[in-house]
Amino acid sequence: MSGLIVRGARLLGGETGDIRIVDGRIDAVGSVDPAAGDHMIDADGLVALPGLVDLHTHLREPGGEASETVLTGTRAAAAGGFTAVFAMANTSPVADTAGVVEQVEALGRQHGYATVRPIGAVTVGLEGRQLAELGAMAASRAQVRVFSDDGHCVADPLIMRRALEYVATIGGVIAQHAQEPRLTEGAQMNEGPLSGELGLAGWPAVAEESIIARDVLLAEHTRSRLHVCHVSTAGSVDVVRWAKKRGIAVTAEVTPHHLLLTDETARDYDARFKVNPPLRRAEDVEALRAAVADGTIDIVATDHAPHPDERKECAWAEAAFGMVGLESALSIVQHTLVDTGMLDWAGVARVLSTTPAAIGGLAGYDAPLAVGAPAHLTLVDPEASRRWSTDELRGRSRNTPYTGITLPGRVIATVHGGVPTVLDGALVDADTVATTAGGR
Ligand SMILES: NC(=O)N[C@@H](CC(=O)O)C(=O)O
Repeated sequence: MSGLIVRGARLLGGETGDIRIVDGRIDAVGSVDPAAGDHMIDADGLVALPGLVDLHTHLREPGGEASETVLTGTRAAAAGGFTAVFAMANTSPVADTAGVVEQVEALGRQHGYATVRPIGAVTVGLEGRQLAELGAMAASRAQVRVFSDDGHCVADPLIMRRALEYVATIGGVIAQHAQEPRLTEGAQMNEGPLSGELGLAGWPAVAEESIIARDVLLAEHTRSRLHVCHVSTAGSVDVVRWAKKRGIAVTAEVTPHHLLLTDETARDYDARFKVNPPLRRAEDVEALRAAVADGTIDIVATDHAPHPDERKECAWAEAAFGMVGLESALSIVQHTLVDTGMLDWAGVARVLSTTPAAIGGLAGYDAPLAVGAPAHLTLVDPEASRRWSTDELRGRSRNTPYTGITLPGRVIATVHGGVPTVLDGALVDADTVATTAGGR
């Protein structure tokens, strides 16, 4: 069986070595003698990471195909170095039944660019009133373990309690979109001096922090697992830190955009910077970066939220919330955390691969780049840099906030279960990927 040899990569321990992949698994690491028929990837100067895993992706299919499909979204994921994504439930129909989550999982398997693990809705229709069929979704072929009403908060404390109690019985986790609905009615941007100046309704930090404070206590009370989506404020970091010290089973994520951008970007009313939760103050950005570095925040998750041009090229108050993030996530993490000395590449593997996989219950990522492990691999050139533009985006939508910014790093190769999805910095064509992956 011919293999694929990655030659001379920088491995997670800092040493340089080869990686040989045979039949979808890592066969050897270190100094490898090529066998007849082996394909070679010259990885000189490249960092080898385990395939990235995104715990918070909006693929939009079914129902939102004008923004993204499973195919276009997983192509964007592969381009960004991802080999697995967790697809949020705010589709149409909502992913609140076994049928819908199995449909989404099957599409991911059919296309082969990345493993698609659907996230199940917590409540029917994301309406926050009645628990969805959590057990049926967990027992389905989609093996759902993460449940979220993302885009909406599970605001009713009794519903949240019941959801936490239920997922504790199936080894699952509730991923909360922490947004107190009454405190954020009509909210458009971070509440502060600037929202007053711009005349845009504010989204106060306390609307996030008060929900997180309630939910960590509910998680303790029910002895269940809580994951906090897109933490955006210094106060939320303090609450999560307190809960972890108390031994509560809580994990938390931050998005790349909240590690870089502030509410100052709203000054020109450019709706590319409109996102939920909103971009906050410089002090919040600083607290979030420090929280990733000290482990209070466990992972980076993209909250990839594609929207067609017409939903963004309009007045701020009419525009949709959200920005794409799969293709730029690794560069933003390098720019804000690695190049600032706050995180090394082993830390990048932790926050963008092994830990999101562990939180989501996704097997195959707990022994990164080890012999015998499934061959999910990403090769990145940390020395490359590029002026970010929509021209290079492979997803269906172009609502990136980074146009014109020079970002470091470039994904040179992505390998999903031994199947190259990116080679020489370019996506491998869809037919080749689907055929090679064979609907595994
Ligand atoms: N994060 C966003 O700004 N948008 C998300 C949902 C949401 O959280 O509002 C989307 O699905 O578009």
